[in-house]
Amino acid sequence: MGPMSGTSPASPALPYDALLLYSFGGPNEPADVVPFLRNVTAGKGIPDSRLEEVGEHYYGFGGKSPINEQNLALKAALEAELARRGIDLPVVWGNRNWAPYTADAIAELEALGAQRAVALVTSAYSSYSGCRQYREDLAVVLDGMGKLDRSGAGASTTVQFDKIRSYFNHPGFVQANTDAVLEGFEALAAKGGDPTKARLVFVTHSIPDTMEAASRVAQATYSAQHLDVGALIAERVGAALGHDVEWELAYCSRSGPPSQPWLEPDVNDLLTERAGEGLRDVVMSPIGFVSDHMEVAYDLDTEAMATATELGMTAVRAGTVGTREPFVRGLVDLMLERAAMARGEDVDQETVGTLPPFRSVCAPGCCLRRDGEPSGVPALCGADVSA
Ligand SMILES: CC1=C(CCC(=O)O)c2cc3nc(cc4[nH]c(cc5[nH]c(cc1n2)c(C)c5CCC(=O)O)c(CCC(=O)O)c4C)C(CCC(=O)O)=C3C
Ligand SMILES: [Fe+2]
Repeated sequence: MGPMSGTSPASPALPYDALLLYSFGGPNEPADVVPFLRNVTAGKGIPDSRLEEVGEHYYGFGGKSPINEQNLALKAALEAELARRGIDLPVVWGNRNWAPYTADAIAELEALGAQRAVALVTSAYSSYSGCRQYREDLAVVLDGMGKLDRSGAGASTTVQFDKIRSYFNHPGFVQANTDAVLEGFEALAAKGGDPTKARLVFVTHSIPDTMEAASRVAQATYSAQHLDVGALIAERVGAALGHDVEWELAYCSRSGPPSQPWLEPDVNDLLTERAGEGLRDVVMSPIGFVSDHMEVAYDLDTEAMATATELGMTAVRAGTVGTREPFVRGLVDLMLERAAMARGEDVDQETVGTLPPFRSVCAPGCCLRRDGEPSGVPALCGADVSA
C-alpha cells in the first residue's frame, strides 16, 4: 500500500528529522590504537600499563577493531528498514571515542539542516557507561562548539537531541538474542556437545560496584537489567528446546585497580569453578554487547574459549544481535515510539520481562559514575539537563 498520489503523508518520525546512531568507536589501524585508548581513558587515571595491555588485544587483531564496520552495517540495516516502511529519515553516525566523532556527526546534522534528532545509543542497558556518558558527551561537545546554553536549561542551541530509551527489555532485542542462543545450542550439538546438559552463560561487560549502585536510579540496576532478560531468554530457549535450561550471568573485561571491586564472577573464573563441579557443555551468550566488537572477539572468543578448551569443555559462543531482523525492526519501532511521545501522544511502550519501560528522559542524578558524586558535567536528554 503506497501513499496516494498527490498527497504527502506526514512522516511518522516527526518531530525528528534525523536519527543519530551513537556509538563507542574503535581504531581502524595500528597507528590509531594509542590515540584511541587515550580518548577512552581521558581523565580516568587508567595507568599506561593497562593501556598497553588493552593495546595488545587490538594489535593482535591487526590494530583494527571490528566495531566501526559493524556500526556501518547497522546503519545500512536501519536505512533499509526505514526505506522498507517508507520513512524518510537520514541516519547519521557518530562516536564518543573515534572518527566520525560526535562533533563530526553534529556538523553533518547541521549540514543536513536537521533541527531535532533522536539518538540511538549502541548500548542496550542503563549505567554510566551505556547511557549517561553518551548524554554528557553530547553536551560537552556542543559546549566545545559554543552551542550549549549553560545559562538556562543547559540546552543545545543548534540541533535538539532526544534519546531512545534503554532497549534491553524491548521485544526485538530479546527475540534476536533468543534466536542467537538457539543457534548456539545447535552449534553445540554439531560440535559433539550435549545440549540437554549444557549451561547457558550470559556474559556482559563488568562495571565497578560503585557504578552498579548508582545505576539503580534508572529503575533497576545494571546487573538486575541483565538478570531480568537472562531469565526470559533462558525460559524461551528452554521452551523451544523442550527441556529446562540452567543459566547464570558472568562478566568480562574488568579493568581498574584490583583493589576496586567490580561485578563478578569473571567468565573465566566461572568456567573454572563449574568445570570443577563436572560441567562439560557451555553456551556463552554475550547479551551485554550489541555486536561482535573487541570485547567479544578478544575476551570471549579468544580468552574465555581458551579457558574452556583448557578445562576440556565443549563451548560455543552464541551470536550478538548485530543486524538481526527482529533487532533492527525493534530499533525502528523504538524510534517511532519516541517520536509519538515527543508529539505528546499516548504510547504503548512495549516491554518484555518484569521491568518497566525505562525513561526516555532520564531522571535527575540518573546513572552517575558514582553515587552522591554529581559529575558537574552537563548532560542532554535528561530532566537534569543543567547538571
Ligand atoms: C558497560 C560497558 C560497555 C558495554 C556497553 C556498550 O557496548 O557501550 C562498554 C563497551 C565498550 N568498551 C570498549 C572499549 C573500552 N572500554 C574501556 C573501559 C571501560 N569500559 C567500561 C564499561 C563498558 N564499556 C568501564 C566501566 C571501563 C573502565 C573505564 C571507565 O570507567 O570508563 C577501555 C579502556 C581500557 C580498559 O580499561 O579496558 C576500552 C578500550 C568498547 C570498544 C570495543 C572495540 O574497540 O571494539 C566498547 C563497545
Ligand atoms: Fe568498555
